[in-house]
Amino acid sequence: MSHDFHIPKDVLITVAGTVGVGKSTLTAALAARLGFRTSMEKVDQNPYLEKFYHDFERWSFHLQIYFLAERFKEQKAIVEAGGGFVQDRSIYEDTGIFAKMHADQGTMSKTDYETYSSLFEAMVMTPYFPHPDVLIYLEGELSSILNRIRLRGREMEIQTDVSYWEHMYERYAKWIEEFNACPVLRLNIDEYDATDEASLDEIICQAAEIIQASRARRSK
Ligand SMILES: Nc1ncnc2c1ncn2[C@@H]1O[C@H](COP(=O)(O)OP(=O)(O)O)[C@@H](O)[C@H]1O
Ligand SMILES: Nc1ncnc2c1ncn2[C@H]1C[C@H](O)[C@@H](COP(=O)(O)O)O1
Repeated sequence: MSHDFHIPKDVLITVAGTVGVGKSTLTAALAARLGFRTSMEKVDQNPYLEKFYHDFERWSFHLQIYFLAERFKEQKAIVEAGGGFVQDRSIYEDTGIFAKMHADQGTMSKTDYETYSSLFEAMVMTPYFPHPDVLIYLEGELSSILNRIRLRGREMEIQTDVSYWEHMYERYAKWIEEFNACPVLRLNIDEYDATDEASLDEIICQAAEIIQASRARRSK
């Protein structure tokens, strides 16, 4: 057990939510508090992301394949290490939010989407791919999230039309209602402070309860 928190040392906690909501910040804070490792989304080294924001149609497929490969490698490393990780964004969001959104709005072709989806199914939707023990879903007011995107200052995101973020925000709200691949803890971004230990401990206690209940169910 990780001391004090009753969280087994082998768990995988994944932090999910729309762009700018606070995933990376909470991932780092929770991992530090738990003594876990992080699996972070690496934006600066991504060779397609900036190109993608300038031309969705041209780069959607390349970007999705890149993200799929990166997340799969991370997932493999987590399994090989025996867990004990907090992960910044789930692989389910790549397909359930991003790829689907671009396919639906016509910025990823039907054929590319089918190719991507069949690769995703073959890689991810198998018994060999462990689901997270808990997915912490971050949600909040769109205006606060847009503000955070602006404050963070990634030019490619700031230059992107606000309608893109509005659309993504709506998709996330529907997606989480139907999500059932693993247990979920929903957190409102106005109701915690990632810089405050007591606030983090409260989140960890809630996650611990969910993990214990789901492991107890599985062991029956
Ligand atoms: N709890 C918080 N309160 C205030 N600002 C925050 C909080 N969490 C994150 N931020 C800020 O919001 C921006 C986006 O956060 P980030 O963690 O990078 O989001 P994501 O990983 O979901 O895209 C960053 O500038 C970050 O410093
Ligand atoms: N699967 C994805 N498709 C398109 N864009 C994606 C995908 N995953 C992440 N992104 C983008 C969104 C942001 O610009 C950066 C990082 O995401 P963040 O939510 O800020 O961690 O990558």
